[in-house]
Order: sequence, then structure tokens, then C-alpha cells
Amino acid sequence: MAGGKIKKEKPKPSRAPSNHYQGGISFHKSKGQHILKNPLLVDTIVQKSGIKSTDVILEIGPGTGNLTKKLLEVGKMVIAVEIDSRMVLELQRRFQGTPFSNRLKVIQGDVLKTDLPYFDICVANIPYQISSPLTFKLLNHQPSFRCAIIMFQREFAMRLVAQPGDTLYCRLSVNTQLYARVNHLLKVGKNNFRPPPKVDSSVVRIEPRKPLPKVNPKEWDGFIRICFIRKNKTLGAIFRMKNVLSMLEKNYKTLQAIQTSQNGSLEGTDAQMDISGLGDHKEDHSMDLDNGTDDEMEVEDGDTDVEVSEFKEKVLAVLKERNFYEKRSSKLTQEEFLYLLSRFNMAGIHFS
Ligand SMILES: C[S@@+](CC[C@H](N)C(=O)[O-])C[C@H]1O[C@@H](n2cnc3c(N)ncnc32)[C@H](O)[C@@H]1O
Repeated sequence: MAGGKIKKEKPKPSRAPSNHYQGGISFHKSKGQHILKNPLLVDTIVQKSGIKSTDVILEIGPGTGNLTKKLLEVGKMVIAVEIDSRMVLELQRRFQGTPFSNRLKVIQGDVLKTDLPYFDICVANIPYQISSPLTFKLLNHQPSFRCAIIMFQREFAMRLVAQPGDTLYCRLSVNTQLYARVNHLLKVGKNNFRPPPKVDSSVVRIEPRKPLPKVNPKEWDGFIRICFIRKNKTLGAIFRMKNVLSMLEKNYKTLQAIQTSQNGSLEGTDAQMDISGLGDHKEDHSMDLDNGTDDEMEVEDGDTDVEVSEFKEKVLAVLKERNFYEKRSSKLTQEEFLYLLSRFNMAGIHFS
């Protein structure tokens, strides 16, 4: 071999231990099947969850059971909802005959269509495509649970926790934070999963507010949708838009007609109502974040001004209080949104 190059063997990249059970199953991307393969990460998630030995834990999408096993070690009981019958079989095989088997209940089905039982805490590495409806299904769950520790796509997680003024502050942030305190717990890289997803992930803690705010979810949703039509425009500009004003005027007249005929009122619309509809944030999955306009709805806004009408004056009078007219949704706090909605409602202006 004189003169020949000696080929040095490249050191193999150090990997996180991956001795977790994979069950020899092929994973379906369409079901968001990215299995946690790093046991150290699973331990960290469980430790950060603050599970008590008396807790009934809800796990969504247990897969082959890598997280499930750790949850069974610390909690009283695990209720796991899994859509894929192959995974359900794998779980049964894995825990059969172990001391865990009578503390694990597996429900086969789509979590979005399943009536969830009582639980104290939810810990889950979920399929990312159901992030938004699942979050609002959980927040709508009664009796309320202590907290949920959930792995989300990083960008979705950052939207959940975004504060007024942050680029990612959007309808999803405002809606979630109305019903829960949300904290970012942990950044998780792609290589902790098998197969690795295309995007990075984050673990978030969601703690439902107790009591829930007294707000009509439909009114709130209608109002917030309008405020975020163009989140960087002033509220004055948004509420002068022809489509917005004519929609509000239609609501106003309908409600006036109902009240006159029934001598009724709009009471009885508190937080007991279903909030799961707030999970419609399709636009929030977008990875296309050009200059903060990602959260905007499709509306015509060329023809902004309608002729000065009594109704328009009514709307603008509310906005001129505390100078909301000049403010933008991208910087408005939860309290300001709640205040403004209550002022609109008091003026007879409704959003649903
Ligand atoms: C990201 S994997 C997590 C697997 C496992 N928890 C882990 O961390 O290794 C998501 C799991 O959710 C399941 N899943 C997908 N859609 C679901 C749905 N709508 N309802 C319940 N489970 C679902 C998948 O089959 C898969 O097992």
C-alpha cells in the first residue's frame, strides 16, 4: 500500500440512546406517526409534567408506548386514545402480563371524535395536523383538568405563547390565552423522532383558567376574527371596511327585530357554551411567515369607506373610546380585547 492514502474511518456521530421499543411497525406520516426515540427526552417531558402518583393521565396517540411506559411508572392510571389499530395491538402486546396492564386503558379511535373521560392531566406527543382542534377540544372539556403538556410543531407552539407585539401573535394566541395560561417548556429537535419530521417541535404547558372567563364564545370568535382580518391595520381602518360594517349592521338590525318582537334579551350566553369551534385556525399551520400577514382573512378591502351612516357613527364612537381607533390587534392585550367587546355589546353591536 506504499504511497496509497490511508482511509481514516470517520467517527460515527454520537446519537441519543435509541433502545426504545419500536415494535417493527412501519410508521404512517398521514397519521403523524413520529415516534419518540430518545428516552432521555421522554424522561424530561415526564419530569416537567409534574405528575402526581394519584393522577389519571390522558395520553393522545400513544403509538408504540414509549411515553406511555414512563407515564405508567409515575401516575395512577393512563387512558390512551389511539387511532391506529396496529398501535393498539402493539400496546396491548407490550404491556400484557406486566404490572402496568391493569392501570392502562386504551381507547381505539379518533381523539377528535371521542368523548373524553375524566382525567387530571394530559401528556401527549400528538400528530401535528390535529393541533388546533385538539387544543380547543381539551379546553372545552368538563370537568376541567389541571394541565396539559403537549408536543407541538415549534411554530404552532410559538403562536400559542405569543404576546402582544410578537410577530407570531395571532388569533390562535388570543383565543388560547383567553381560556388558558400557556408556557413554553422545551425545544425539541427533529432527530429525537423516528422518522424525523420536517419541522422542529416544542413542548408546551397549557393550564385552563379557573374560573373560565364569562364571555360568549361565539361573540368572542366573531369579534376576534374581525380584529385579525388585518392584524397590522388600525382597528379604525378595519371597522370602516364596507364588508365589516354591513355584516355588523345586519346583526344589529336582526337582534333589534328579535328583541322588539320577543322583548327578549341576549343574556344566558356565558362561558358554559361550546368553545371547541375556536379550534378553526387553519391559517395558523402556515409556515409562510412573510411580514406578519400570515393570520389574515381573505376580504376585499379596496372599498373601505361607506357613506356616513348612523350605524357607522355608533361603531366608530365605541372605537374612539380609549383611542382604540388608532390601535392595532397585533399589539392589543387580552384585557383590551375583552373591554372593547363588552363596549361594543353594550352599544348593541354584536358579532354572532
Ligand atoms: C407523534 S406520534 C406519537 C407516538 C408516541 N406517543 C411517541 O411519542 O412515541 C402520534 C400518534 O398519534 C396517533 N394518532 C394520529 N391521529 C390520531 C387521532 N386523530 N386520534 C388519536 N390518535 C391519533 C398516531 O397513530 C400515532 O401513534
